[in-house]
Amino acid sequence: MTSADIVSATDLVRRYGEGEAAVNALAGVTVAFAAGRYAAIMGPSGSGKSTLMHCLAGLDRPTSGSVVVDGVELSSLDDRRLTELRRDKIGFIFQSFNLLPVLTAEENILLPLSIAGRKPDRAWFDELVQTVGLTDRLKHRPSQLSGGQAQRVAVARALVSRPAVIFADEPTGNLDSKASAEVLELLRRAVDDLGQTVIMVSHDPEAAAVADRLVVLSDGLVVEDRATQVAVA
Ligand SMILES: Nc1ncnc2c1ncn2[C@@H]1O[C@H](COP(=O)(O)OP(=O)(O)OP(=O)(O)O)[C@@H](O)[C@H]1O
Repeated sequence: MTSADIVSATDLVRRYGEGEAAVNALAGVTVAFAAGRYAAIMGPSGSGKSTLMHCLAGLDRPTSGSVVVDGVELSSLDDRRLTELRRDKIGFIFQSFNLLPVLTAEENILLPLSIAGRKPDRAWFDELVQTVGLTDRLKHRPSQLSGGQAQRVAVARALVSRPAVIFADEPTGNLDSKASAEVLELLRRAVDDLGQTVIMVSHDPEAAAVADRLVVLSDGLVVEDRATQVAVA
């Protein structure tokens, strides 16, 4: 790990089950992610991608090994502090959008701040809404939005608190190719223009192609880790 790394894992093991039936979803993963970069994690089904992301994001605790997020060792935190760390330092984007149906797009975007009792920075909110192209959809509820629009709300929600890192779990998994391209472009801009760090799990080679780096898992181990060729627009 170098000082520019925002997330790192060392010798990460996550075992499920006991005895003969035990599965090492992660079998000893050491990997670090630089701030201000876009990394994609790929690999076959069952290779440990979701488990790795959940351990890195403090949603799951590893059996052994350590995770450091923005200088904080996660195993040193009790559940309450871990929740606070997720709230303060991490943005999440899920395949299924995870918007609250009773809230408008604007309320969904501002929810992480409301929960943290923080006031929105209005200029930043306006810039985000413009960046994600939702200016005329702010009063709509999720059921009134297309999948692509809903995921753009989720991207804005992940960015609104300017987290140290954004984890995206199959963010294009429920989108058609046009909406997928828009969401990937937004994540790319979040890194290039807004200085964010994105770590994304994806099955989609086109999604991985927009990242700076590709980490490939197989059987709970990193089997490939390389810079990707980012197309120059
Ligand atoms: N809660 C659990 N209990 C038991 N085994 C689990 C559990 N969660 C995951 N596993 C096992 O751990 C391994 C890794 O699962 P994981 O979901 O991390 O893979 P993945 O690469 O994200 O797969 P996919 O691409 O299908 O989502 C698999 O063998 C899976 O069956």
